[in-house]
Amino acid sequence: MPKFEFERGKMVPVPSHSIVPERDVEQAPVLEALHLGIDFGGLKAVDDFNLTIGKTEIAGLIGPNGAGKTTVFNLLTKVYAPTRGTILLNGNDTSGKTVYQVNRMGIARTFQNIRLFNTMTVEDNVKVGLHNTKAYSTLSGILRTPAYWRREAEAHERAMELLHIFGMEGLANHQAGSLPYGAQRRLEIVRALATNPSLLLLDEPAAGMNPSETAELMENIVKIRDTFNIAIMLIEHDMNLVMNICEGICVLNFGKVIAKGTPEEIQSNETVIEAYLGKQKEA
Ligand SMILES: Nc1ncnc2c1ncn2[C@@H]1O[C@H](COP(=O)(O)OP(=O)(O)OP(=O)(O)O)[C@@H](O)[C@H]1O
Repeated sequence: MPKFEFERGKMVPVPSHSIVPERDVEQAPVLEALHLGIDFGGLKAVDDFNLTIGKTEIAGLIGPNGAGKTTVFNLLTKVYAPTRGTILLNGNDTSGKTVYQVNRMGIARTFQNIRLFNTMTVEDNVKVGLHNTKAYSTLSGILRTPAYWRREAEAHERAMELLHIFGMEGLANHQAGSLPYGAQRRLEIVRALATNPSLLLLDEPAAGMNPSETAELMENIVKIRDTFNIAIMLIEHDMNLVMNICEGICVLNFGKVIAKGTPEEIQSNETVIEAYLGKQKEA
Protein backbone atom coordinates (compact mmCIF):
# COMPACT_ATOMS: atom_id res chain seq x y z
CA MET A 1 0.00 0.00 0.00
CA PRO A 2 1.46 3.40 -0.93
CA LYS A 3 2.13 5.69 2.01
CA PHE A 4 0.21 8.96 2.18
CA GLU A 5 0.95 12.25 3.83
CA PHE A 6 -0.63 15.68 3.99
CA GLU A 7 0.44 18.61 1.86
CA ARG A 8 -1.43 21.84 2.43
CA GLY A 9 -4.13 19.78 4.16
CA LYS A 10 -4.60 17.30 1.26
CA MET A 11 -3.60 13.64 1.34
CA VAL A 12 -0.90 12.99 -1.25
CA PRO A 13 1.32 9.93 -1.80
CA VAL A 14 4.49 10.14 0.26
CA PRO A 15 7.42 10.98 -2.01
CA SER A 16 10.23 8.46 -1.83
CA HIS A 17 12.47 10.98 -0.02
CA SER A 18 9.91 11.55 2.77
CA ILE A 19 11.19 10.88 6.25
CA VAL A 20 7.93 11.06 8.18
CA PRO A 21 7.73 7.90 10.31
CA GLU A 22 5.12 5.31 9.38
CA ARG A 23 3.05 5.92 12.54
CA ASP A 24 2.65 9.62 11.65
CA VAL A 25 1.83 9.50 7.95
CA GLU A 26 -1.94 9.33 8.33
CA GLN A 27 -2.02 12.33 10.65
CA ALA A 28 -1.60 15.91 9.46
CA PRO A 29 2.06 16.88 9.90
CA VAL A 30 3.10 19.26 12.65
CA LEU A 31 5.26 21.25 10.26
CA GLU A 32 5.46 21.83 6.53
CA ALA A 33 8.15 24.16 5.25
CA LEU A 34 7.58 24.88 1.57
CA HIS A 35 10.26 26.48 -0.63
CA LEU A 36 11.54 28.44 2.35
CA GLY A 37 14.42 30.83 1.81
CA ILE A 38 16.16 33.90 3.16
CA ASP A 39 18.82 36.15 1.69
CA PHE A 40 21.26 38.27 3.67
CA GLY A 41 22.39 40.78 1.07
CA GLY A 42 23.79 38.62 -1.74
CA LEU A 43 24.01 35.48 0.43
CA LYS A 44 21.24 32.89 0.05
CA ALA A 45 21.64 31.67 3.63
CA VAL A 46 18.72 29.23 3.14
CA ASP A 47 17.23 28.38 -0.23
CA ASP A 48 14.32 26.19 -1.35
CA PHE A 49 14.09 24.45 2.02
CA ASN A 50 11.30 21.88 2.01
CA LEU A 51 10.56 19.69 4.99
CA THR A 52 7.62 17.83 6.49
CA ILE A 53 7.75 16.74 10.11
CA GLY A 54 5.36 14.14 11.47
CA LYS A 55 3.25 14.70 14.57
CA THR A 56 5.48 12.65 16.89
CA GLU A 57 8.69 12.54 14.91
CA ILE A 58 12.18 13.15 16.23
CA ALA A 59 13.91 14.86 13.33
CA GLY A 60 17.51 15.96 12.93
CA LEU A 61 18.88 18.96 11.04
CA ILE A 62 22.57 18.57 10.39
CA GLY A 63 25.26 20.07 8.21
CA PRO A 64 28.70 21.68 8.39
CA ASN A 65 29.33 24.96 10.23
CA GLY A 66 27.60 27.86 8.51
CA ALA A 67 25.28 25.57 6.50
CA GLY A 68 22.17 27.50 7.58
CA LYS A 69 20.77 25.30 10.37
CA THR A 70 20.22 28.00 12.99
CA THR A 71 18.86 30.27 10.28
CA VAL A 72 16.19 27.62 9.56
CA PHE A 73 15.25 27.66 13.27
CA ASN A 74 15.16 31.46 13.17
CA LEU A 75 12.82 31.31 10.18
CA LEU A 76 10.54 28.71 11.76
CA THR A 77 10.30 30.73 14.98
CA LYS A 78 9.89 34.08 13.19
CA VAL A 79 13.10 35.65 14.46
CA TYR A 80 13.63 36.23 10.74
CA ALA A 81 10.92 36.85 8.15
CA PRO A 82 11.53 34.60 5.15
CA THR A 83 12.43 36.14 1.80
CA ARG A 84 10.55 33.27 0.12
CA GLY A 85 8.30 30.38 1.02
CA THR A 86 5.63 29.26 3.46
CA ILE A 87 5.60 27.64 6.87
CA LEU A 88 2.54 25.70 7.99
CA LEU A 89 2.29 24.77 11.64
CA ASN A 90 -0.41 22.17 12.30
CA GLY A 91 -1.79 23.19 8.90
CA ASN A 92 -1.92 26.89 9.77
CA ASP A 93 0.03 29.42 7.75
CA THR A 94 2.43 31.35 9.99
CA SER A 95 3.09 34.15 7.50
CA GLY A 96 3.20 37.54 9.19
CA LYS A 97 3.14 36.08 12.73
CA THR A 98 5.48 37.28 15.47
CA VAL A 99 7.83 35.19 17.63
CA TYR A 100 5.27 35.32 20.44
CA GLN A 101 2.31 34.42 18.19
CA VAL A 102 4.06 31.49 16.59
CA ASN A 103 5.00 30.24 20.07
CA ARG A 104 1.34 30.31 21.04
CA MET A 105 0.58 28.45 17.80
CA GLY A 106 2.74 25.58 19.05
CA ILE A 107 6.44 26.05 18.33
CA ALA A 108 9.05 26.42 21.08
CA ARG A 109 12.84 26.39 21.01
CA THR A 110 16.06 26.39 22.91
CA PHE A 111 19.15 28.30 21.84
CA GLN A 112 22.70 27.37 20.89
CA ASN A 113 23.90 29.76 23.60
CA ILE A 114 21.80 29.26 26.70
CA ARG A 115 19.37 32.12 27.28
CA LEU A 116 17.98 31.79 30.79
CA PHE A 117 16.98 34.55 33.19
CA ASN A 118 20.11 33.99 35.28
CA THR A 119 19.14 36.01 38.34
CA MET A 120 15.68 34.44 38.58
CA THR A 121 14.99 31.12 40.28
CA VAL A 122 14.69 27.88 38.36
CA GLU A 123 10.95 27.79 39.11
CA ASP A 124 10.42 31.35 37.90
CA ASN A 125 12.23 30.58 34.63
CA VAL A 126 9.72 27.78 34.02
CA LYS A 127 6.84 30.07 34.99
CA VAL A 128 7.90 32.54 32.31
CA GLY A 129 7.17 29.79 29.81
CA LEU A 130 3.88 28.93 31.49
CA HIS A 131 2.73 32.52 31.46
CA ASN A 132 3.18 32.55 27.68
CA THR A 133 0.26 30.13 27.45
CA LYS A 134 -2.12 32.01 29.75
CA ALA A 135 -3.76 35.40 29.48
CA TYR A 136 -3.13 37.18 32.77
CA SER A 137 -4.99 40.30 33.76
CA THR A 138 -2.49 42.89 34.95
CA LEU A 139 -5.11 44.26 37.34
CA SER A 140 -5.65 40.89 39.04
CA GLY A 141 -1.87 40.67 39.41
CA ILE A 142 -1.59 44.11 40.98
CA LEU A 143 -4.57 43.57 43.28
CA ARG A 144 -3.53 40.00 44.13
CA THR A 145 -7.12 38.75 43.72
CA PRO A 146 -8.12 35.16 44.66
CA ALA A 147 -8.09 34.35 40.92
CA TYR A 148 -4.45 35.51 40.79
CA TRP A 149 -3.43 33.26 43.70
CA ARG A 150 -5.33 30.32 42.19
CA ARG A 151 -3.45 30.72 38.92
CA GLU A 152 -0.16 31.11 40.78
CA ALA A 153 -0.82 27.84 42.68
CA GLU A 154 -1.60 26.08 39.39
CA ALA A 155 1.55 27.52 37.82
CA HIS A 156 3.65 26.30 40.77
CA GLU A 157 2.20 22.80 40.49
CA ARG A 158 2.74 22.66 36.72
CA ALA A 159 6.30 24.03 37.03
CA MET A 160 7.10 21.25 39.53
CA GLU A 161 5.61 18.60 37.21
CA LEU A 162 7.72 19.87 34.33
CA LEU A 163 10.91 20.09 36.42
CA HIS A 164 10.26 16.52 37.53
CA ILE A 165 10.91 15.32 33.95
CA PHE A 166 14.60 16.01 34.54
CA GLY A 167 14.48 15.30 38.30
CA MET A 168 15.08 19.03 38.90
CA GLU A 169 12.24 19.84 41.29
CA GLY A 170 14.73 19.98 44.20
CA LEU A 171 16.47 22.87 42.43
CA ALA A 172 13.30 24.98 42.09
CA ASN A 173 14.52 27.71 44.46
CA HIS A 174 18.08 27.87 43.13
CA GLN A 175 19.19 30.76 41.00
CA ALA A 176 19.20 29.64 37.35
CA GLY A 177 22.63 31.19 36.68
CA SER A 178 24.19 29.20 39.55
CA LEU A 179 23.30 25.80 38.06
CA PRO A 180 25.95 23.63 36.44
CA TYR A 181 26.06 23.92 32.65
CA GLY A 182 24.22 20.65 31.90
CA ALA A 183 21.42 21.58 34.30
CA GLN A 184 21.05 24.99 32.64
CA ARG A 185 20.61 23.27 29.28
CA ARG A 186 17.96 20.99 30.79
CA LEU A 187 16.19 23.96 32.35
CA GLU A 188 16.02 25.68 28.97
CA ILE A 189 14.25 22.62 27.58
CA VAL A 190 11.81 22.60 30.52
CA ARG A 191 11.05 26.29 29.99
CA ALA A 192 10.36 25.65 26.30
CA LEU A 193 8.09 22.73 27.20
CA ALA A 194 6.18 24.98 29.60
CA THR A 195 4.80 26.86 26.59
CA ASN A 196 2.99 23.65 25.61
CA PRO A 197 4.47 23.22 22.13
CA SER A 198 3.50 20.68 19.50
CA LEU A 199 6.95 21.12 17.95
CA LEU A 200 10.04 21.58 20.10
CA LEU A 201 13.20 22.86 18.40
CA LEU A 202 16.48 22.12 20.16
CA ASP A 203 19.57 23.97 18.93
CA GLU A 204 22.63 21.87 19.81
CA PRO A 205 21.19 20.45 23.04
CA ALA A 206 24.29 18.33 23.73
CA ALA A 207 26.80 21.16 23.19
CA GLY A 208 29.25 21.28 26.10
CA MET A 209 27.83 18.16 27.73
CA ASN A 210 30.03 15.26 28.82
CA PRO A 211 29.34 11.76 27.42
CA SER A 212 27.23 10.62 30.37
CA GLU A 213 25.17 13.83 30.30
CA THR A 214 24.69 13.36 26.54
CA ALA A 215 23.56 9.74 27.03
CA GLU A 216 21.04 10.91 29.63
CA LEU A 217 19.90 13.72 27.32
CA MET A 218 19.26 11.21 24.52
CA GLU A 219 16.99 9.18 26.82
CA ASN A 220 15.25 12.33 27.97
CA ILE A 221 14.54 13.59 24.45
CA VAL A 222 12.82 10.31 23.61
CA LYS A 223 11.01 10.41 26.97
CA ILE A 224 9.76 13.95 26.27
CA ARG A 225 8.45 12.90 22.85
CA ASP A 226 6.71 9.88 24.36
CA THR A 227 5.29 11.73 27.38
CA PHE A 228 4.03 14.81 25.57
CA ASN A 229 3.32 13.16 22.20
CA ILE A 230 5.01 16.03 20.37
CA ALA A 231 7.49 16.37 17.54
CA ILE A 232 11.09 17.35 18.24
CA MET A 233 13.56 18.74 15.72
CA LEU A 234 17.16 19.10 16.76
CA ILE A 235 20.31 20.64 15.38
CA GLU A 236 23.26 18.69 16.64
CA HIS A 237 26.91 18.09 15.79
CA ASP A 238 27.06 14.96 17.99
CA MET A 239 26.48 12.32 15.30
CA ASN A 240 26.09 9.55 17.85
CA LEU A 241 23.08 11.38 19.32
CA VAL A 242 21.61 12.21 15.91
CA MET A 243 22.00 8.73 14.44
CA ASN A 244 20.63 7.07 17.57
CA ILE A 245 17.46 9.02 18.22
CA CYS A 246 16.45 10.82 15.02
CA GLU A 247 13.98 9.01 12.79
CA GLY A 248 14.39 11.41 9.89
CA ILE A 249 17.42 13.54 9.11
CA CYS A 250 17.71 16.54 6.83
CA VAL A 251 21.19 17.62 5.74
CA LEU A 252 21.99 21.20 4.77
CA ASN A 253 25.05 22.50 2.99
CA PHE A 254 25.51 26.10 1.85
CA GLY A 255 21.83 26.78 2.63
CA LYS A 256 20.48 23.95 0.47
CA VAL A 257 19.06 20.56 1.43
CA ILE A 258 21.51 18.01 0.05
CA ALA A 259 19.88 14.91 1.52
CA LYS A 260 16.92 13.69 3.54
CA GLY A 261 16.46 10.21 4.89
CA THR A 262 16.71 7.76 7.73
CA PRO A 263 19.96 7.59 9.74
CA GLU A 264 21.01 4.55 7.67
CA GLU A 265 20.36 6.37 4.39
CA ILE A 266 22.20 9.49 5.52
CA GLN A 267 25.22 7.59 6.79
CA SER A 268 25.67 5.91 3.42
CA ASN A 269 24.86 8.97 1.27
CA GLU A 270 27.96 9.90 -0.77
CA THR A 271 27.06 13.60 -1.02
CA VAL A 272 26.66 13.84 2.74
CA ILE A 273 29.86 11.99 3.43
CA GLU A 274 31.70 14.34 1.10
CA ALA A 275 30.07 17.53 2.40
CA TYR A 276 29.91 16.79 6.06
CA LEU A 277 30.94 13.49 7.53
CA GLY A 278 34.02 13.37 5.29
CA LYS A 279 35.11 16.78 6.47
CA GLN A 280 34.63 15.64 10.06
CA LYS A 281 36.80 12.56 9.46
CA GLU A 282 39.59 14.75 8.06
CA ALA A 283 39.46 17.02 11.12
N1 LIG B 1 21.71 37.92 10.58
C1 LIG B 1 22.58 37.54 9.63
N2 LIG B 1 23.11 38.42 8.78
C2 LIG B 1 23.98 38.04 7.82
N3 LIG B 1 24.38 36.76 7.63
C3 LIG B 1 23.89 35.84 8.48
C4 LIG B 1 22.97 36.16 9.52
N4 LIG B 1 22.65 35.01 10.19
C5 LIG B 1 23.34 34.02 9.58
N5 LIG B 1 24.09 34.51 8.56
C6 LIG B 1 24.93 33.74 7.66
O1 LIG B 1 24.14 32.69 7.14
C7 LIG B 1 24.91 31.50 7.03
C8 LIG B 1 24.27 30.40 7.83
O2 LIG B 1 24.47 30.63 9.22
P1 LIG B 1 23.87 29.70 10.37
O3 LIG B 1 24.23 30.30 11.68
O4 LIG B 1 22.43 29.46 10.09
O5 LIG B 1 24.66 28.33 10.13
P2 LIG B 1 24.67 27.03 11.03
O6 LIG B 1 24.50 25.88 10.10
O7 LIG B 1 23.71 27.14 12.15
O8 LIG B 1 26.17 27.03 11.58
P3 LIG B 1 26.80 26.46 12.96
O9 LIG B 1 26.76 24.96 12.87
O10 LIG B 1 28.20 26.98 12.91
O11 LIG B 1 26.00 27.03 14.08
C9 LIG B 1 26.31 31.83 7.48
O12 LIG B 1 27.08 32.17 6.34
C10 LIG B 1 26.11 33.05 8.36
O13 LIG B 1 27.25 33.87 8.39
